[in-house]
Amino acid sequence: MPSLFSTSSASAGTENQTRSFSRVNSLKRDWSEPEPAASSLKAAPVEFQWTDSPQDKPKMPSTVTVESAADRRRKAILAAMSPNTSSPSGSTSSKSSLKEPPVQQLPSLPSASSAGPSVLNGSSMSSLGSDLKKRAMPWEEDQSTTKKAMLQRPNSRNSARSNSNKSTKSGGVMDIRQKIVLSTEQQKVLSLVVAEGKNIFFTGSAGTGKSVLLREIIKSLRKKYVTTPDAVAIAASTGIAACNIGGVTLHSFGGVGLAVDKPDVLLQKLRMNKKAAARWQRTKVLIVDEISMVDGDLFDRFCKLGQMIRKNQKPWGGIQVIVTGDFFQLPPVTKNNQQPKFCFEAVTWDETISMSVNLTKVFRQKDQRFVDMLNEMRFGRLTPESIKAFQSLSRQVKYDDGIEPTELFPRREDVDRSNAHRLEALLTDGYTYAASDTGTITDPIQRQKVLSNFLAVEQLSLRVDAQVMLIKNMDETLVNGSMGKVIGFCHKQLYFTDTAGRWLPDGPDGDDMDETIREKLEKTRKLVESKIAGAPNPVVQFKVPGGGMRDVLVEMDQFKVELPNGEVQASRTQLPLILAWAMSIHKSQGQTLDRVKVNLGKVFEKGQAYVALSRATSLEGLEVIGFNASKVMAHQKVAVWSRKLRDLND
Ligand SMILES: Nc1ncnc2c1ncn2[C@@H]1O[C@H](COP(=O)(O)OP(=O)(O)OP(=O)(O)O)[C@@H](O)[C@H]1O
Repeated sequence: MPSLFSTSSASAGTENQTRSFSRVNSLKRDWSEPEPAASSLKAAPVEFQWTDSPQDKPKMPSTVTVESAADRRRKAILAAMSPNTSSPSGSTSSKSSLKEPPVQQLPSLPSASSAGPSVLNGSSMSSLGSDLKKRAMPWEEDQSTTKKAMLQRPNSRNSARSNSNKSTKSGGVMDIRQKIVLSTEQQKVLSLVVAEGKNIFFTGSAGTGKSVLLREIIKSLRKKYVTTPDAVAIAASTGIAACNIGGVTLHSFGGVGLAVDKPDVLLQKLRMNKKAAARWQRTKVLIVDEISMVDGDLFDRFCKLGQMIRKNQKPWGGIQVIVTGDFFQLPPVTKNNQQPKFCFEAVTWDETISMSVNLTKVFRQKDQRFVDMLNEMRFGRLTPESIKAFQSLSRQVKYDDGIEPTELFPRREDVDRSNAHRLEALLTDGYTYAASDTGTITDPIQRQKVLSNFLAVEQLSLRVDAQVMLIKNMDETLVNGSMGKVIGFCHKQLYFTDTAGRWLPDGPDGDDMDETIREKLEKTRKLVESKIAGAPNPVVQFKVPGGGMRDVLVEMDQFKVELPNGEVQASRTQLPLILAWAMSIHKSQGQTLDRVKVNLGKVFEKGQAYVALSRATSLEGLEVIGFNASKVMAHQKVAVWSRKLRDLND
């Protein structure tokens, strides 16, 4: 399901917040320019280090409401160069390590809400935000936000640069409203869960909006239990899935380690773990995502454990249980090739789940033929026509906007190798951004394990032209899964855009700008560049729905694993980007991708081929190498069991 991460104003950090960036070089490059000669760009890596406070959190580059054209821009530029601008406390030099964050109060706009000309207020990444604001959890985000862009500037020199944003209106105001309205069946499930308090399992093939619905459910339950927030526990089968919904793994929720013992032994363990025992007592609703990967025996053990610790004979001790996932996707991990035991095979499944709902409307793919082919594949029964159709997808698809299909691999090593290889081949300028990690888990091995589940990586190397994917929802058009290319690096204070939201790498310098402003602007630029040269942010040109592109200055964000009581077990502050020439099938579960390439020759697990191919939104955007019907495997017992499922129209 789509990855969704939580963001908060402060982390329960226990660790030093040192962040380092190694700078390879810094330049911007227009996509249309020829690649710079390698020789001119090979600077020795330079290390920059500074500390920042844990509550630091930059706002994502916000687009703003337009005030008026020239006046507005003039006002903002002047504000950007206002005397309250102070220079950094110390310059970041090569290999320097700063004890205090370099205070950088460069250009600020008239007000935060009118951050228009993108000479944005406050600190750079070097002082990552005393202005750290609590950003809404994914399910708290307003689904109908309208973003309006930017500084009015009709004669932008960059206006010719791939200015294809179809959502830009003539007045220079970009209305990118895109509303998701729950379908009738999604609404019914929401009501059954929230209003009627039913224990529900909702499923559906890939792309039927299970994640979208889950987000709404979480949002509504949080409202319902607003006075007791820890009444709603959010968990998932795997660390990656848990990170995707801002929850914890089911094991972590349980608080009894691997939970392989009998329930009475687990009860003793739980009583020793006071925090976990209290959690079980306080939980009123438990959400479990990606249920297909939860082992059936674990489901039974936790059901009994709930009864015992809560002294209540109802399943799970009376906790309302909501589970979702698709059993045709990835199964529970087993040892020595043993047959997995699915949750629907658990003894307590039927008594726990009062209603199973099968969502039927597929949103991800519009083409019914493709939907049918995927459904055949889901059940592992392809018709000769579908086999032919899949085989015909072995052609190479060319795109003219420079964004290539993401190649999905079953193994992580292949992903890392492929991305590293592509990055090295670029020979353009770039930076490496190191994450800063905190959290309450002190055991380094355990902690590393949890952190490795974040999509956000420990070290992110980017170069101009690198293909990246956004791994957080920012707004309606910039969502987890949005693909883009790095088009340059820029300090937040020097980030200017035109009316259409296009980045102006050289700043606003239209014909109507007077000399004094131009000179002041140049001075500001030099000051910023000389003082905080180590920390420019990447500027990414993202592809947005409808075929347009959107430039965004990407800033650090926080990813965390949080227990229902708000305890942050692990958190990572990193740019919400990953290299996206390649991705693992495991991590792709939940993603919606317009351009996908899959080599099925390497697929080894039942459900893997289905997960991989069903990420694609269309047959046109799907490239399949080595298609072999025998690779399209489904667990027979899932197929048999699923026949019992009813949709809400039955
Ligand atoms: N009610 C809706 N209206 C419009 N679009 C929707 C709706 N529900 C889901 N979508 C869109 O459909 C796509 C797939 O949704 P989602 O990821 O929630 O499906 P899923 O069932 O969780 O898929 P998977 O099982 O493959 O992870 C997303 O792009 C999502 O925005």
